Amino acid sequence: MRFFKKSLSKYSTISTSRKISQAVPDIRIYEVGPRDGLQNESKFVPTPIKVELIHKLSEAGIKDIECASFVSPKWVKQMSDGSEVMKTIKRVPGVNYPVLIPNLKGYETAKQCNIEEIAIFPAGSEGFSQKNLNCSVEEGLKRFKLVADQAIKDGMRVRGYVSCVVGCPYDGPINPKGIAKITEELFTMGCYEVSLGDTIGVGTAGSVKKLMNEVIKVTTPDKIALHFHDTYGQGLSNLLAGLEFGIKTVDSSVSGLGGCPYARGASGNLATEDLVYFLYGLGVNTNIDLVKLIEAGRYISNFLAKPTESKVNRAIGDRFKNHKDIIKIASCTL
Ligand SMILES: CC(C)(COP(=O)([O-])OP(=O)([O-])OC[C@H]1O[C@@H](n2cnc3c(N)ncnc32)[C@H](O)[C@@H]1OP(=O)([O-])[O-])[C@@H](O)C(=O)NCCC(=O)NCCSC(=O)C[C@@](C)(O)CC(=O)[O-]
Repeated sequence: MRFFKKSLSKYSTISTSRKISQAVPDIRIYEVGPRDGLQNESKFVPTPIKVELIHKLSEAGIKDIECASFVSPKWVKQMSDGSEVMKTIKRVPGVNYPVLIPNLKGYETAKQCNIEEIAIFPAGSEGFSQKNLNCSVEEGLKRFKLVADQAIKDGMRVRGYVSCVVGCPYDGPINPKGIAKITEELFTMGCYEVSLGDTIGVGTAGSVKKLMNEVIKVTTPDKIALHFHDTYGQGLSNLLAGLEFGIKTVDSSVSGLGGCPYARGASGNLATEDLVYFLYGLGVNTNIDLVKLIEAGRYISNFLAKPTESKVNRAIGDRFKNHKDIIKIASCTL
């Protein structure tokens, strides 16, 4: 209880559901469902479904939606319609629609699609770099520097990812010092933020603390985002460990979709519905409408004909039609 009160005062300036409608969110949620969420799906999701999912996410109030990747279609066929997706979506002012870019070829294609932000994604381990990018970590960093240089010259924002920050399906446990070094290199390239990805979801609050202790030697916590896959059910406790360091941005995927075709054991991301409920419970503002978010999760899960991975989505069911009523449960005021 003491910890909970400390958390509230530390992460948020608000503490009641009445105040939650205020404008500025305390934690920025970076939604990866349309990209990380769908890239591992074996059944091809048609472009109009991807576009509708993106629209539903922005209607729910999400301001950062990673929409597509411009990787080789030979490697990830699911993402082969990135150009169509980006050319079709109706952009809402104030919403950021970044895309994932592996090399200059992908960048040149993306550039034709009215892109303002890209994400580059070196691996934190040699084994995963070879499997995911077909090159060493060092070679990957050189390629991504070329992409970042060009994008910055073109006036774009560049976000960096480091994947397998805790464990790698090929190399095992990962030394946090190496992750801090790659993070530093990404900032040197001009990234405005670096997202640390626990790609296979093996992290725990303990390993996240060790990682953060190294990473904050090279940057400040407000420039770090955390990206948890929830394979072992540790996503929210890992996040709490990150919030203790002053993290302000969290990646998540609606309905808990997600995974990487080149990381054995990578399951879905932390579900956005669970994250939003958790944050409202802490009194942290997100400005996201949970009813609409749950609807977006159902929309894509129904299309994929699979149950949602979000526990909040399952628990809420059809019982509540009003966002404020769900917030009351999260805040224990029902
Ligand atoms: C990097 C490469 C391309 C190297 O792959 P490669 O096979 O070494 O590349 P290449 O240059 O030899 O090209 C092979 C073929 O692909 C084409 N090609 C090459 N590039 C592109 C492109 N951009 N767009 C379209 N086509 C492309 C190229 O033109 C050629 O076509 P061909 O001449 O044989 O007809 C490949 O390994 C690749 O695409 N990898 C990406 C795999 C991927 O998307 N994985 C999932 C990302 S998720 C992740 O990494 C983790 C993250 C970020 O989510 C964080 C977390 O969860 O923790």
